[in-house]
Amino acid sequence: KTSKVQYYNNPMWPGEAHSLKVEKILYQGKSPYQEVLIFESLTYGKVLVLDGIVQLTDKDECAYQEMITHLPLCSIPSPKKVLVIGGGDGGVLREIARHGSVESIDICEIDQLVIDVCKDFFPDLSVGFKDPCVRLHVGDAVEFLRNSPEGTYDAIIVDSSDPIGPAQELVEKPFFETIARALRPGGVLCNQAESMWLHTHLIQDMLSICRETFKGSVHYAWTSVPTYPSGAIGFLLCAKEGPPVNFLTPINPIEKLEGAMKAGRDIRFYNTEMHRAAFVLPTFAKRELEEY
Ligand SMILES: NCCCN[C@H]1CC[C@H](N)CC1
Repeated sequence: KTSKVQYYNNPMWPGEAHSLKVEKILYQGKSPYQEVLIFESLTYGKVLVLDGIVQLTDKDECAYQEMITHLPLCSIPSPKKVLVIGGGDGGVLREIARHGSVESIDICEIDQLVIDVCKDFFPDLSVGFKDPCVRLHVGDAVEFLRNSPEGTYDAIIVDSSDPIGPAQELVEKPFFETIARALRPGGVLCNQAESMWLHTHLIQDMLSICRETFKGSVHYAWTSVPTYPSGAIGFLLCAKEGPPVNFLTPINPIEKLEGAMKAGRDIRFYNTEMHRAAFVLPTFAKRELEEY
């Protein structure tokens, strides 16, 4: 009898469960930070689970990795220096490589085990680590950012898990302040910002912090990821105030990806219309996230 994977009684999703049929367990282990599970599912391909929470599946990872990367990188004309916080599976790195203007990518991932297992089981994602621009730092992001010179990055992507484990401090004010300091004027932050169906209070807290910290603009965007709780996930796009010269706000994308396919797998989810649509919110979310 094949078992099921589900999150249940998790404080983030009380009374909610989502199950995937496990065809074959491919890896089970524990790092100093979290439990790591990889299994073959019936219809979503391989699945990565950390502490009982689905992080990505072969089938729908494109939605999350492409949107969290291209929403910021298609908002500024020519990003050169990019920082990824988290993202140890390599998927975001794979997407950044589509932007020919990028010259260097720092990635700060706290858990070496996630990097190692994704290299073994998710070659379509960990291909991102092969990019010669990538410099890997294994450690705590707050520490890394504290040591980053001011105004270093054109874009920072916080590809974090949920704030109930190693990623807890990645939703607190001091962290956002170190991000703002590390961005160059006019630089842009995109971070994982939970579901508007489930966590509007957490999102409101993050919006308040970001509106104080980033004087440029702060926008909430969202997309569909079937295997995430509620089937939707959000992103916070924050622009640091800076020179108005050819700086666009995150909601006015620069069309530069269609056609500009780098070596490697084609884009499966992102396009300019999806970019614009991501910032269109249902009425309840406008009330709770824009007009509160
Ligand atoms: N690169 C994939 C990272 C996954 N990001 C999170 C996974 C868990 C979800 N509840 C929230 C996004």
